[in-house]
Amino acid sequence: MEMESHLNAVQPLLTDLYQISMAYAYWKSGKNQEEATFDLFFRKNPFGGEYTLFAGLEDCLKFIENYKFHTSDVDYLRKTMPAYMEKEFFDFMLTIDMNDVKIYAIPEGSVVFPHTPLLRVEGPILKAQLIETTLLTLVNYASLVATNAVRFRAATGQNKIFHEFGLRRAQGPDGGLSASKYSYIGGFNGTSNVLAGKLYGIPIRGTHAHAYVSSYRSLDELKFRDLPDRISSEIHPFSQLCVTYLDKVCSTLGSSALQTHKGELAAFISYAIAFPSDFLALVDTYDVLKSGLPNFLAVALALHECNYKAIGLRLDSGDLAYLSSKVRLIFIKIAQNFNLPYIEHLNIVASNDINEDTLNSLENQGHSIDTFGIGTHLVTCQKQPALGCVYKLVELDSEPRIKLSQDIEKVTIPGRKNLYRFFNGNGEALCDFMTHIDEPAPKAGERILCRHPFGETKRANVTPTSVRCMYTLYWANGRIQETLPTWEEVRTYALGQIETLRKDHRRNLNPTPYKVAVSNRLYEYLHQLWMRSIPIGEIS
Ligand SMILES: Nc1ncnc2c1ncn2[C@@H]1O[C@H](COP(=O)(O)OP(=O)(O)OP(=O)(O)O)[C@@H](O)[C@H]1O
Ligand SMILES: O=P(O)(O)OC[C@H]1O[C@H](OP(=O)(O)OP(=O)(O)O)[C@H](O)[C@@H]1O
Ligand SMILES: O=C(O)c1cccnc1
Ligand SMILES: [Mg+2]
Repeated sequence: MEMESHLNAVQPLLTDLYQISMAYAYWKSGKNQEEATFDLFFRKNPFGGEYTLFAGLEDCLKFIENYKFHTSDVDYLRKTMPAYMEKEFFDFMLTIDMNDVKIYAIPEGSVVFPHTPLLRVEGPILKAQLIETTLLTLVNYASLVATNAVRFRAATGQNKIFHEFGLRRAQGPDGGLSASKYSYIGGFNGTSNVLAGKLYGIPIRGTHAHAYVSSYRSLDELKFRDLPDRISSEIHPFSQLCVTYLDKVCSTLGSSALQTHKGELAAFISYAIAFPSDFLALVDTYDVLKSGLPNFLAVALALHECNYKAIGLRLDSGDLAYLSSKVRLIFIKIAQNFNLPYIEHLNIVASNDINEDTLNSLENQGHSIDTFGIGTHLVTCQKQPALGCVYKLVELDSEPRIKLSQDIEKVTIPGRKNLYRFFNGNGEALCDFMTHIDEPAPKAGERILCRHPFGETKRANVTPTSVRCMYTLYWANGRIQETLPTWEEVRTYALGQIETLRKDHRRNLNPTPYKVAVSNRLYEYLHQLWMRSIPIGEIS
């Protein structure tokens, strides 16, 4: 993907001190060249769901490609780490690159599930260890916010528009940029974040704030009142037209033009003169139904007379189901009375602390919102603020490594593994299937025993119509091995990926868990190693 990186902070020192401490200890103990395999995976899907959208891969690859300690980095470490550390280690640090590391990964934008490695990193242990934290920070938030975006969109169906408005509430500037970037692949249509638009080619979208409305107190403050016709360029007395239409709108609606705020009308008029082809007004500064809506309609009808079409309005408070439905009914009425059918379909944008539950509730209640502007809950992932990806050693010098835990879910699946996805004839994903690296690939049309990695009694035979190998070798021999897709391609791929999931895995309430299985051989391998690794206790 050709894009300037915002990730200037992503550099080798953006890591936890313990990675560098371990690098020194591996080096000092002559272990640094041992060939390690690490798996990067999570154990639980976020937001109480049963799927996750994998994101952050391109950033990981760019980080690996540019991996280099600079002199100032190493000088800093020399000064701050214990003085008795051998000087040669710091000289060695300046030579570290990732040329003898390999990274296999699932393509960015794929739906992924617990326990399956998203990245498999192979290489000298010192190097493969050094990159743990940075890879995790690049994948965790990206995947979390992309998944959040998918879920927000899933609440309403595909025909609604979603704009990300979260920069002001994000976890700092980088959090804001990442939120804009990754909510786009999760299915958002645009962002208000202008730098994200420039860096990633995401459509930039937006309306205006309450301040613009309250910056006018009356029509007298208007400095410009005319608008040239879009077609003929004839000058129209635009503000007068708006005032005339306001009376007509109010008499159609049976309300009084006196009740509308004239500062608000002046703001709408000046905004329409500035953006005659893109007029979208925020209508809740004073009173949506009594003031904002009639003022908006007056300006929209005056624009029509100048051969422009208004775009719509934004609601940012109150009962969004009620207000949007009421606004739509009034649009219908005005469309009929003025014989302008498009007025019925003007865009209704809604914002104000919207979260996934609000969206689900709005869908149940019925509403007439076309576009959602979503900030705080999307970017802060308020429902679950972190994804728990981990990075675990699974093999060293061809010997499997296992991390045991009292908590069965925390036991790692040892060894180098392959991952396949099985599909039925409708293209729906049936289950994910992990094998030991030495096993032959499962074949479509074969009956395959799928075992739960930890539950002995849980197993099933599956005959997939098609089988997809989930890993691609993305990094080897010091370069990115694949032509990376454009951001637009990642987005399209991600949207298609969600569609491969059965609806019951996607539903909001009590979704069915998607099965992640291991081969019989991997099951035996895991459990033998597990048994061997647990000391036998003594009862006395
Ligand atoms: N029909 C609805 N069903 C469920 N939730 C809604 C509905 N309409 C709005 N909401 C949500 O209810 C909350 C209402 O916000 P709040 O109580 O702060 O009032 P407000 O209308 O925003 O007032 P203010 O003018 O102070 O911003 C928001 O989080 C909004 O997304
Ligand atoms: O509500 P969010 O999902 O975060 O969406 C972004 C919010 O940011 C803007 O105003 P801001 O919240 O700054 O001021 P307001 O509360 O007065 O609307 C906008 O009007 C939205 O309300
Ligand atoms: O363009 C908007 O309407 C917008 C942008 C950021 C935050 N709230 C609203
Ligand atoms: Mg707000």
